[in-house]
Amino acid sequence: MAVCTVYTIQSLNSNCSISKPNKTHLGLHQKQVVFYNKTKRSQSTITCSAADEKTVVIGLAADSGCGKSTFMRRLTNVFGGAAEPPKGGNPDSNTLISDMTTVICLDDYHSLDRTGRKQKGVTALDPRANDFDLMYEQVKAIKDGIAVDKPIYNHVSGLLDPPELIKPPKILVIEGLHPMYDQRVRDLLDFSIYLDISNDVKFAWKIQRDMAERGHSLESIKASIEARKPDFDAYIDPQKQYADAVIEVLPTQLIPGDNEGKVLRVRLIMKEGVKYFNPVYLFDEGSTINWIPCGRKLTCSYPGIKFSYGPESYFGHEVSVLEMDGQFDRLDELIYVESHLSNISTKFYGEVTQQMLKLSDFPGSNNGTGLFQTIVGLKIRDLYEQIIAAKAAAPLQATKA
Ligand SMILES: Nc1ncnc2c1ncn2[C@@H]1O[C@H](COP(=O)(O)OP(=O)(O)OP(=O)(O)O)[C@@H](O)[C@H]1O
Ligand SMILES: O=C(CO)[C@H](O)[C@H](O)COP(=O)(O)O
Repeated sequence: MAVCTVYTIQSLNSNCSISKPNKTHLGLHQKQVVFYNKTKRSQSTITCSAADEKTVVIGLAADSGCGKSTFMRRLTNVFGGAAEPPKGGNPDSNTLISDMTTVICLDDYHSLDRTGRKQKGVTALDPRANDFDLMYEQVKAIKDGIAVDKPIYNHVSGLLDPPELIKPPKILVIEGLHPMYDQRVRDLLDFSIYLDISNDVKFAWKIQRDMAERGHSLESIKASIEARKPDFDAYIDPQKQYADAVIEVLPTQLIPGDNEGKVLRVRLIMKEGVKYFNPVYLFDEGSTINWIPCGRKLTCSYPGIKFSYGPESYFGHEVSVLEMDGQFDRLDELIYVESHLSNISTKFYGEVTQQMLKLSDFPGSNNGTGLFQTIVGLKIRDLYEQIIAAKAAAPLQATKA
């Protein structure tokens, strides 16, 4: 029986009902959750049918400007249907809803607005500027099939806006600075990803976006990165040790001394032993492989492409690492690489290549960032389908027993 504080559990979806605690009337398909309301000092019980309990929760952590939105767009695309902000809601909402997924941005759990942070002298990365109790309770409620009124942090005004209603989706993605910081929230995640962008590359991307698209000066971009660095090192970066998959983005090793951030070396670090997740491999599972695919079947201009694969240790965990250094000249030829990868959770031959071609205008489509984000998207679809299948089978097993 789960006991928690309810802040703003506003409405229940259609298959839920509030009743007095009564364990004896629970059917096989039902679960009873008791909520203890701190302010009203009252207790109520919410009974939900099994159909409401299937929200799978995915965590995506990264610093600002490190490609979370791009990754989210690739992920939601794997499931099909457009992802849009809640209809008729706050135009500055950070939430994206599609048929299968709801993506919420954890910036919405900032407890201090822009002025508040300035007054207290803390950055948004500092845990003191964020409400982890509320984050935990609301993510838990959604996972339990209960809609919540989630606050909105308005990036345009820098203020906390009135909340928006979030109904339990099939897949909830919580993306932002701290999805794995608080152990209670971390424990709710069915799968977690960390985008680990090295400083040189982060700088190059920031310049591209904030200088070219937002008119910021080089000095101000440098100053903003430097100002965030101590808190980034203290609170954001350590989360990668908890991630089930890390996409690490580094300058290429194919051009000596390069730190332009145009050609990238990208590593997909996959934890072994994660339920419903079988790491991808190249040629032969568990072996150490170096592969230069350039030649008759893959066109490569300077500096070429190099793949590697093998077992490693990461923060004391056994992991498999797939690496790609370089970039594709012709995306249609990616099928050649795809055909040498296994455990990629495709539903048909060439699905990775098809996805990459479909989203070829997204940043990173010609390199390992796009390729590995697409593969992780397919792995999440597979994980979701396995979890649903296991849950559907569970009552049957119980009946047989
Ligand atoms: N794989 C990539 N290759 C090259 N550039 C990229 C890649 N991913 C992101 N970028 C660059 O970084 C910028 C930020 O990407 P994106 O908006 O996806 O990040 P974000 O983490 O959601 O940012 P924020 O938290 O600030 O909203 C993009 O505009 C693009 O310039
Ligand atoms: O690190 C961030 C996550 O996106 C932002 O800087 C943080 O949310 C504060 O936002 P703003 O700069 O718009 O006040």
